[in-house]
This record gives sequence, C-alpha cells and structure tokens, in this order.
Amino acid sequence: MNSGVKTLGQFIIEKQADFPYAKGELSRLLRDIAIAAKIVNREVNKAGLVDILGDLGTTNIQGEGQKKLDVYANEQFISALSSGGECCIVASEENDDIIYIDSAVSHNAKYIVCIDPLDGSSNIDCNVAVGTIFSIYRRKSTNGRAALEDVLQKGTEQVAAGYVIYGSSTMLVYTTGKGVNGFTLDPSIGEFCLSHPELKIPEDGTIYSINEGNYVHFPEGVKKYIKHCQVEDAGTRRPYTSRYIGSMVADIHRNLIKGGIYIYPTTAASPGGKLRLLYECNPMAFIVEQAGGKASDGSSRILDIDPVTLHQRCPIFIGSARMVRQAEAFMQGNAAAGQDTQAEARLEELGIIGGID
Ligand SMILES: O=P(O)(O)OC[C@H]1O[C@](O)(COP(=O)(O)O)[C@@H](O)[C@@H]1O
Ligand SMILES: [Mg+2]
Ligand SMILES: [Mg+2]
Repeated sequence: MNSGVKTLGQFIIEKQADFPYAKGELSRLLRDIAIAAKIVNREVNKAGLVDILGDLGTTNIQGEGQKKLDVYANEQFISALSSGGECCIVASEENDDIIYIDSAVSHNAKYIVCIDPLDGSSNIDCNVAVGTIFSIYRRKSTNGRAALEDVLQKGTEQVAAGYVIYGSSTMLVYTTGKGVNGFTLDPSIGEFCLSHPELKIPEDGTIYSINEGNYVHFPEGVKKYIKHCQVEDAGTRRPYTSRYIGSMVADIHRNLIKGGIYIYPTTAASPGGKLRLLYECNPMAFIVEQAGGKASDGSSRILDIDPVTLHQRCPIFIGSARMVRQAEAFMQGNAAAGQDTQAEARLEELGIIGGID
C-alpha cells in the first residue's frame, strides 16, 4: 500500500480538532458505524455463497417484505452501536419503534442514530450496488432517558450523516458539516482509506435519475421536467442521460461524482413520496448540500422539514444545484425559470410549455 494513505480512524481523530469541545464521543460513534459496515460488507461480498439472499418472510412497518440482508445489517449496526457506548437511541427503517440503547456502557450517551441499514433492498438478490444510510443527532433533552422528541429533529440539526455503498468497491462517505469526504475499503488491510477528499458535486449535470415506470402517476411538473431532459438541444447538452439503479445510495453517489439529479416524487402508490425523511432524505440532503448541491421536496428545503413521525416520507429532488432549481421551477409551473431562450423555443415548438396531454 502507498505510504501517505490516511485511514478513516486517523482522519476522524485529526478532524476532531475542528471541534474544540470534542471529547471523542462522535469519533467513537463513527468508528462503531464503520466496524458494522465492514461486517455487512463481508456478507454482501459473499452473498451468493451464504444463506443471506432472499426474503425473510417478515414485513416491516412500511409494509415492505424484509430481506434477510435487511435484517442482518440491522442487527449488525444495532449491536455495534449498543456495544460502542456513544448512542442512546437508534431509529431504524427495519424497526417499528425507536430502540433504546440501555447497555451499561451507554448510560451517558448523548447521540441518536437514524439508520437505513440496507438501502436498495430490491437489488440485493441480483448483485447490484446497495448501501447503508445514517444520520446522527445530539439528544436535546437533558434529564432522564432520551425520547422520541430527541429523534424528531429537523435535518438542519444533524451533527453528522453518511452512507456506505457496497458496490464494485465499498466506500464510506460522510460529513460533520465541514465538507464531505469519501473513504474506500482496502480489503487487504481491512481499513477505509481516504480516496475522495473534499467531494464537490458539479453545479450542473447531464444525468437524470427517476423511475420512469411511474411516469403516468407523476405530478405534471415532473412530467414536464422529464420531457425537458429529453429535448434535443446541443446548446444545453440535451438530451440528458437517464440512469436509474434503484438504490438511492448508488444513484446519488454517482451523481455526486458526475453531476446529476435524483428524483423520487409523489406517485399514486406513494402520495407522500416513497423515501423516508429521517434516515434517507435528511442524511443524503445534508451530504449533498455540504458538497455544494441542493435537496428539496420540490419546493421546500428537505433539511427544513419538521419531522412529525418516525417513518414519515417525503418527495425528494436532490443533486446538482442548477438541475434541482430547474426541476423546482417546473414543479411550480414556471417552466421558463432557468431556461435559456433557445431551449424555451424548442419546448414551445414541442408543445411542452402550456401543458402535457
Ligand atoms: O423501486 P422503486 O419504486 O423505484 O424504488 C427504489 C427506491 O426505493 C429504495 O429501495 C428504498 O430504500 P430501501 O431499499 O431501503 O427500502 C431506494 O433505495 C430506491 O431508490
Ligand atoms: Mg432505503
Ligand atoms: Mg432499507
């Protein structure tokens, strides 16, 4: 291995200096998450060889069938957070209610972890990239046991957020509000090593990522935006490229590197949106904003949404700032906003401006 490589552990300790009052609790919490990610990575990598593919036959509170790997990953993260001592509550996609971490080591713990232990479950069995998404808050209450109110905080209150992508390589990408850094797992030493320092998402892009199979059920603004992406217009590098992996982590990771927009709007099946605010939308929005991008529900900033319930959903438009602004303009029925005249002319020519049949 080249000298000069920095491991995640070294980086976290080094960055602790950015927080004058830090006592290392958040550093240790991030360490615990990284340990669980390595264990899950080991199972993902040999998924076809061990009994970890397929359905478990149980259903979570979202009404979704749980995959064996969903539950395995959930157990690994909860156990690492329980034994690590820095977490007092876990809110997980796979658990109906919040989990109180009452282990002896965590009686003074002040951090709350919201987690999607395995993101992209529909891709598990066919060897397509999946991920883990996590969001960390400091508890607000000071006395007694932390409670649901400590979990239902706005995304702006996050102290850290990150994701792990189990893809052709395994990466952990996270932010503590001072930029975004990516680490690649080097299996030969079992360490996440800094590979993508200070990640910045391009201001604009040519990739749009949405499940067009739901097109008929999309809001008018989304239909118009998709048409806008498909217009032939060299001046604005269109038509854009459509890419949809079906794992939020993988689709957003690609856009973070190359530029692009990921949209999961309201649909007939999900009138409130599909993705969950606390452990999918908030953490990804924090990361993308820290990388210079934008994230909204089509009009309001995701991080300003007030959470009301643990598993609440919201629509999401996230990615390169210029593309999100444009999609928002279509959502507000203002197709001209952010458009250059040439494209606008094409849109009129194609009858896009003025409504879709
Ligand atoms: O199949 P659809 O409706 O396009 O939904 C795909 C989306 O749902 C998700 O799989 C939801 O996450 P989970 O797999 O964690 O439930 C996202 O990762 C993905 O972007
Ligand atoms: Mg998910
Ligand atoms: Mg999941």
